[in-house]
Amino acid sequence: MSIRKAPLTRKQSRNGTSKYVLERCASINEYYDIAFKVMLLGDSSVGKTCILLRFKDGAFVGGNFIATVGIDFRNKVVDVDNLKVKLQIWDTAGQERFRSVTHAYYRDAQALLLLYDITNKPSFDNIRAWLNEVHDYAQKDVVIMLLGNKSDMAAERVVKTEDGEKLAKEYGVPFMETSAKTGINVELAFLAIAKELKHRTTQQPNEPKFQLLDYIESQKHKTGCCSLV
Ligand SMILES: Nc1nc2c(ncn2[C@@H]2O[C@H](COP(=O)(O)OP(=O)(O)OP(=O)(O)O)[C@@H](O)[C@H]2O)c(=O)[nH]1
Ligand SMILES: [Mg+2]
Repeated sequence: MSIRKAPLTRKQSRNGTSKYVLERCASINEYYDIAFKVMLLGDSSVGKTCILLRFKDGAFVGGNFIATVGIDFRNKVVDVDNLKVKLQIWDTAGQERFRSVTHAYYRDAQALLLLYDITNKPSFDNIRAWLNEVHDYAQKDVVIMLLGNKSDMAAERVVKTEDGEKLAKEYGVPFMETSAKTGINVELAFLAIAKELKHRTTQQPNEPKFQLLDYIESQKHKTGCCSLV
């Protein structure tokens, strides 16, 4: 399926300032007004592919672990304030040997979801190294969100929620615990990213700034699996 590119174009207005113009783009069966690239990052087996498939298809594709090779992507269109926002979500391989492949994609991403596994301490400890990579390869204004995945595995938990919160606060990024298995907070994470990116792009000078952290705090206790509207 081919999708027309460049849905958002910058046009020069009469007073010399540039403004974004939204153009409705169409493919055979997918309409969107505006598109963004989002990347999933984190150690191998933290659940990046499962989170993406949960968001895209609303199902948990568990069972045998099949590590991602290189990079893959899925598209999903979500509604944000009456606009159709297409998220092109890049699912990267967490294995070290694919690192040079994925570095090439950082520059194009407008948002990064950085995952660790709450049952795997090294995956949490490596978050600082991932943030260093982000610093080296991603755009300076990239939106970052930290996700502690596999929150359904309470009995095997080795990373406390407070530790995730503390790390996120240190880096000034939003944080949530998610589960690809139950779906908790998965839709919220992607929707919050879509809202932030949409507001950044279309915000008028006199419009109040969208508060991503406040939005997440207000929503995360309300929503369960796939219930966000
Ligand atoms: N219980 C539970 N298991 C999960 C969850 N997310 C993923 N898993 C399991 O964890 C394993 C790894 O999941 P993947 O999504 O393939 O991991 P990944 O981060 O994509 O790994 P790479 O592709 O190697 O980077 C699989 O066996 C999944 O079934 C979750 O939220 N809860
Ligand atoms: Mg994967």
